[in-house]
Amino acid sequence: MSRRVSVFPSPQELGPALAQLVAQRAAGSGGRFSLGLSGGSLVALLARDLPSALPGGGGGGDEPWLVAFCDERLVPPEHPESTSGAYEAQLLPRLPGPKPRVLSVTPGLSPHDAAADYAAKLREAFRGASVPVFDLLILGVGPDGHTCSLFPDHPLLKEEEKIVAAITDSPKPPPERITLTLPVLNAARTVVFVATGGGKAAVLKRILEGSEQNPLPAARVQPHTGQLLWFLDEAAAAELSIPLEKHSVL
Ligand SMILES: O=C1O[C@H](COP(=O)(O)O)[C@@H](O)[C@H](O)[C@H]1O
Repeated sequence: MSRRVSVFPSPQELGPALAQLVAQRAAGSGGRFSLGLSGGSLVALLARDLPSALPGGGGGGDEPWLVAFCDERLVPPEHPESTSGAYEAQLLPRLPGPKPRVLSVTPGLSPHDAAADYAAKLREAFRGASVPVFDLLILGVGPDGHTCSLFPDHPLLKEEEKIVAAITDSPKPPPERITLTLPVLNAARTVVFVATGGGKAAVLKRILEGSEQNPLPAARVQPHTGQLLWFLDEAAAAELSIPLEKHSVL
């Protein structure tokens, strides 16, 4: 696994660079591009910069993208906390080219049924693979070190069989969610973490420079053969002393 940590002055420069990464990976996928999206602050960043970074005819080739969600909060799609709802409202209809195939979590199911149902959708979309291999997963990280809906010290960090798991006691509201598991995150071709703001500086030092016995969830994402990228702004990177790739403009 190779890891690169890129630092941009602010989200204004980071956003276009992230959009360019998505466009490059889509163009290089050589077929159907599979993209996993996280929620939270990422939605607005991608909504602002991705549509204009893609060629008018589409992201790359004629095949529609496959878009899935790295985690989902179990609220109705119209609820402000819904990740798929936010992407449907802010980004997905604005992507140029063929309409993507979007795998959304079926509303109204119990957490365990929603996770099983979403796993079945992924298995059907990635037929033939024991674990879905995404071309690109875009992950966020919380100030506690969580990523997707995998939280510190939670038993889900040990999940090895399921590709999607339910959580009913998320310490960050809403409590009921589903999440991709570490085997899926670590099977991806490229994983990019995006973190901005000084509120994440301390946890990023632990994730990127620590060697803790019980690593934080985000530190456990180490793609087996894929590439691991970190896109940070200067505020988030303020406490780091590892080698960084500094970018001033694109
Ligand atoms: O709850 C969640 O939090 C993380 C981090 O969100 P951010 O707003 O701090 O960027 C997010 O990546 C995840 O998808 C979401 O469900």
